[in-house]
Amino acid sequence: MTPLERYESLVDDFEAFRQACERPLPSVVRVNTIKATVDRATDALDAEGIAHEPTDWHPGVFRLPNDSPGRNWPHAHGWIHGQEEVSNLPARVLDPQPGERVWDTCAAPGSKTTQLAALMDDRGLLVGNDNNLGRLSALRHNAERLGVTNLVVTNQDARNFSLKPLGENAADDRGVDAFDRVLVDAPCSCEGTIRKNPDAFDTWSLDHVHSVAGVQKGILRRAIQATRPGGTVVYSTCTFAPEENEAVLDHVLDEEDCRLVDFETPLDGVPGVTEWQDEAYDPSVEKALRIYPHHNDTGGFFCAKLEVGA
Ligand SMILES: C[S@@+](CC[C@H](N)C(=O)[O-])C[C@H]1O[C@@H](n2cnc3c(N)ncnc32)[C@H](O)[C@@H]1O
Repeated sequence: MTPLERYESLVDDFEAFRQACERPLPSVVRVNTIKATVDRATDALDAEGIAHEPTDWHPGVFRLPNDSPGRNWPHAHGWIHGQEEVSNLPARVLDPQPGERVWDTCAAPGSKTTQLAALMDDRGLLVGNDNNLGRLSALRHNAERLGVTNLVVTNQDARNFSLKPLGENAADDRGVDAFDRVLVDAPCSCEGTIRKNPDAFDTWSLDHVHSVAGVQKGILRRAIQATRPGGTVVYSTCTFAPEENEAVLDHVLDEEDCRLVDFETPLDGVPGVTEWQDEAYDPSVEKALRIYPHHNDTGGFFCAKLEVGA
């Protein structure tokens, strides 16, 4: 059985799903509103002769049918950034506001961090953390090109995240003065990236799924602990495995003071699954969103929104 066949009983239209997984992924960019307007970015693409098609859900996110996102002047200027369509979703669901304190737990190479900065109008405090120092250099490079100035970069294991030096008035004993909003775009088995990386399943194993699920639980628990009462945490992965999605949510609902909440989405998808193999999950995991590649001609994705207890 291939990893995809594991999901035959989960997916709404398995044949459409399988065929979509075999097609290459469309090339997509988002306009960086810190440096450009949609009109300025599209004028610049026109001037370069780069065809672009708006997505039907957001004027600042469009497809480049004939080009890759990275090799053109609008990109070099930081007016656009290559970012998969579904990858635009979690920052929008988190909905950070200018002036807030926001933590991106797993930030590198920074597509969502820089999108969070743009949604915050480059104001407030944005902490972009990743445990991989090498990947953080890509984050810094992207932040610089895109003109982000409200970003502090940290290099920690998010499961034990601490801001001790700032912690005199800290809300918890590890020095974190609570964040308003936290994004957990978690490390995962990346099954949903199969259209971009046809080799994505070469290293797939159930052991890896289970071990990365342990890391995801630890990161999401720390994210919830570091968020102020009433604050928001968004959990996302680019994988289909319920062990890394609904099972992680089920675990934190048991262990931490939080609840899943509904959210609006401009992209089609289906609710989270409440049962998988011999496991039954908290019924509220239905509030999460599963996006399969055939739903919107994108990669696969999972997204959930949590409110931290008051
Ligand atoms: C899905 S990628 C993040 C992509 C990023 N959010 C973006 O949009 O560009 C997951 C990231 O988690 C990082 N990571 C893995 N384990 C971690 C941990 N324990 N603490 C913090 N970051 C971790 C990896 O280095 C990787 O960069």
